[in-house]
Amino acid sequence: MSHQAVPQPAVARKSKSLSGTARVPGDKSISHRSFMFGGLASGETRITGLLEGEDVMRTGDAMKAMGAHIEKRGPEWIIKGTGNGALLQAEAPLDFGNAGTGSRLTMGLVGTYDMETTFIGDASLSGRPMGRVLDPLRQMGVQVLNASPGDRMPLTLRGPRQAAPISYRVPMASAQVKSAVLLAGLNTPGITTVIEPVMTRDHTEKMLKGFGANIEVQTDEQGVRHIFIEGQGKLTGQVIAVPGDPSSAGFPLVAALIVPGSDITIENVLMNPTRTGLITTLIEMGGSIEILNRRNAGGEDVADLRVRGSELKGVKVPAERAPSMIDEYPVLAVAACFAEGETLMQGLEELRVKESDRLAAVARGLEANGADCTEGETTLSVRGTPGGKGLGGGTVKTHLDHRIAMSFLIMGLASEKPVTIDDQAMIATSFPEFMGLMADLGAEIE
Ligand SMILES: O=C(O)C1=C[C@@H](OP(=O)(O)O)[C@@H](O)[C@H](O)C1
Ligand SMILES: C=C(OP(=O)(O)O)C(=O)O
Repeated sequence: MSHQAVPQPAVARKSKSLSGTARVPGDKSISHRSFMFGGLASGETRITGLLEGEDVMRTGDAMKAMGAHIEKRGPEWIIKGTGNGALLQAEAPLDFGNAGTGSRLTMGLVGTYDMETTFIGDASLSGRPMGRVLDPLRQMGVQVLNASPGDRMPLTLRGPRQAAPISYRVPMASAQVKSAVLLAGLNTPGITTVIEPVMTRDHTEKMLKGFGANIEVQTDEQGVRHIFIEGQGKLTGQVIAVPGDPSSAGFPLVAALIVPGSDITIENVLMNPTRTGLITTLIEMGGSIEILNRRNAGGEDVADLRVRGSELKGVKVPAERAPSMIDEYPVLAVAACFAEGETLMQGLEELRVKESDRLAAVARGLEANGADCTEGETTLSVRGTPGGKGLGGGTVKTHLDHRIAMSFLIMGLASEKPVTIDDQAMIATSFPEFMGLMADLGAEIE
């Protein structure tokens, strides 16, 4: 399986002020869904701004293996989909590499087909829980064959002749679980309902509507979302411009805040409110982040962010904010190392089941680099050192986790001593341009 090569360490050093304008690659969540829904819809889908990271390319390969035509012409990806209900059985196992989103959403997409599909991935993905997606699929009539202990990959799905629609209350805040059930509903007669007590990123709902699915969202008095999707309808190819990924933007953004005197602009960042928790938190910490040129692009809010070096102060980050900044806690923890006082992050239980146990990986990385932190079961508190005196000097274990790798390289840019990561390879899963983009802004990483 993938990613068994020799580790490639990287070192980040204290850098002079960062400056310039940057564009981060396309949003990973929207890119995965563009390939999936384009590959499924009838007719042509044209995509610009797609993230060409390894995770998304695996999703593209999976869709091709199930009958979609996907090719790149100039800056555009052009897809001819199979039509809803018409995916073909893949001849070989689908290898999703490091990607939770690609694998879990595809399990939903194909689980209800009367065919067998095998899912494999790297060591990180093979350790992540898949029961959260398999449980609702089983209720719809899907058999899970040969799963590894604890409902882990490798595993094979065998769909029923005809799936049964269900009403499913998502037990944890997870857009992947919500999406998997909705996608399973696309190939199921009748109405499949997903009840979402805590709102998570809504790209699946928005994009499926754009592709012509009969999908409706009602929010009740308690704020609980009820999402209804009618199966076996027609989906039609779309033109999609993928906005910049706010999760990737988090890295240069935090770098500019903690490296004194910096002044950078990050253009065309997705500002969907289910994704902007990091920006909210950093502004509360006193970060100078100007949100400029807010506009609507293809149904999503985007903006340019001007970010300047700032004196940060610690804050309490409420648990309710976790879904809107779930992938950004590692880099927020790094920002907190340079803030005056304590930053307390709460409601972090989902961090334990990402590419690594991110709560533990962050805490160990901070400790290795002289930062003062406390890891709780679902919390992390960090007591900062403005100026970064005494920070750095350690090597961070990245555990096949791209966000751990990038976050600690950012830490090195403002620490007294260099910060080393044991392997940079995983950065290519979500942000292949990271090293070049950071170097162009003046960051010293090698
Ligand atoms: O639906 C998506 O595109 C994603 C959902 C989140 O995962 P969970 O659903 O596990 O919270 C997030 O961490 C992941 O990077 C992308
Ligand atoms: C959690 C992440 O991705 P995934 O679940 O798709 O592997 C991430 O990108 O931080």
